[in-house]
Amino acid sequence: MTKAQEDGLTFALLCLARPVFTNVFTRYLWSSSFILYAVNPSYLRSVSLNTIATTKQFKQEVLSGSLEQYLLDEFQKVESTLETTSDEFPSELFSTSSTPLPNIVGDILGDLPLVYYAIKCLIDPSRFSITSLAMFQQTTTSLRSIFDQVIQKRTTLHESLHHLDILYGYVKPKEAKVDSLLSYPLPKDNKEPRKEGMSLSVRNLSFHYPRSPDRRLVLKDLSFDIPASSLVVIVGANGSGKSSLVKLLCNLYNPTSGTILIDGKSANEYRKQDLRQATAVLTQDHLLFPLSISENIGIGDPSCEDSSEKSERVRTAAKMGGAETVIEKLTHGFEEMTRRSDSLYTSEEPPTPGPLKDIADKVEQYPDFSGGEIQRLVASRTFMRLSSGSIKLVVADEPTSAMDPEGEFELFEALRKVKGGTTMIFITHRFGHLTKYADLILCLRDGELVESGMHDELMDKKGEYYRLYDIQASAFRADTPLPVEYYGSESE
Ligand SMILES: Nc1ncnc2c1ncn2[C@@H]1O[C@H](COP(=O)(O)OP(=O)(O)OP(=O)(O)O)[C@@H](O)[C@H]1O
Repeated sequence: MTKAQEDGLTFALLCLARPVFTNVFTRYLWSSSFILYAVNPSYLRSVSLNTIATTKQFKQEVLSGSLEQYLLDEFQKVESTLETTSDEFPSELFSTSSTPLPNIVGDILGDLPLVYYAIKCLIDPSRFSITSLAMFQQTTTSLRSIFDQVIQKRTTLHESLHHLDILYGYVKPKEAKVDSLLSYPLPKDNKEPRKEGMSLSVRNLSFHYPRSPDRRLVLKDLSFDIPASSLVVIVGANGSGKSSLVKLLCNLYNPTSGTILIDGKSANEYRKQDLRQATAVLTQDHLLFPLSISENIGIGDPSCEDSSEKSERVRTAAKMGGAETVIEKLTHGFEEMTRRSDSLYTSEEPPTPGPLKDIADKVEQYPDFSGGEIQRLVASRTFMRLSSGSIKLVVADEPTSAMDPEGEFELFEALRKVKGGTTMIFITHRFGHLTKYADLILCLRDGELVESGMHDELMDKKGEYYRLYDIQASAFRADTPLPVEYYGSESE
């Protein structure tokens, strides 16, 4: 074997030393049956907060609840408690050795070819040119690896910045002229905070959804006044435009034409954030957050920091929302998690029946709520929000759609009880027990306001409202024949 061939073999072996060593001393999960899950409460909380802040399905909830700052503060708090705890992907954590020794040895082995040729160069300087070539190649590889690391870190940084952008996007003021906008509520002349609710005046309001391909107007030339502190019920058949109208009143969309005046000034003149903070929105679509029941309700008033005051208010809010019995059934009561964040990984997806599945089921154990139960818990969050004292407008868009009639009746009664000076707007198809108390009923048909007034006036008119009311009332009248299936067939 020539000298050059010997050198080549040694070089190849030295280059192999590091990958072989690393491979032997690194633990991989390939072909193992495994289940990985996080138990650290701070880590689980940080994942939950991150999910709420960055997932589209929670966006409306976060915005309408003005939760941006709360989420950021809580995230920072929990991150500081995590300190040095790694939040790496579990399989990477597993492959990381508990001692730094393999890493150190690996690094030394990686430099072996360099050391070898440096020594050879010293012993036999006449072969300097070949060795220097090898050294050069080695140095190039090292340099390349350094560049790779820099680029990889840059990509990770970009990714992190992107996530931060989503997170902070909630708080970025969209309007550059934010300073010139009015704060809401406006102070009264005598500088005392206003006690009454929001007043709304709608003038020639028309609207089509921004992405509607045919620009079909779903609201057509509506004009009406909602005096401060009044109770308003919007009625109408499916698709008549009720939800679209309240979305505009809550500033979730801008009108296509016409204006909305809030306390006498155009809605555009106020800071959107202030208007949102003064409004409590309750819809059938509102969701539970992946947090404890207590926090799901308490988040209704993120400004409440005193823990004993908060827990008292959360209990009262749960009672008012009709969620007490739902919570009593839970093993951990108010501290029960509504669901775990996505922090469970198994080697089989989904795990087949056996020990793996048994553990997964145990870890993933969280309560199954019915639609009506979720609505009661979400309603409790609104009562918490109402108890903050800063709410001027409550909008309830069919928040009881999944509730039984008793639950619905109790919820509306509770809302009326705490109403005080707040302006309240309700949408419900089962409006019978509510419209009798309404100061104003707005009756929509195909996007047009066909009638408005109080219950007795509209009943006397015998128009659209009367028709809708009568359909519901007739179901309970003794003279209305019950459907055949109720009696059974005559031959029976
Ligand atoms: N995001 C949207 N984009 C485009 N069109 C929409 C959107 N949301 C609703 N619409 C349309 O606007 C019209 C009015 O819908 P809206 O939900 O306001 O009626 P509604 O009276 O609240 O109905 P329901 O009683 O069924 O809840 C409907 O024709 C509906 O198809």
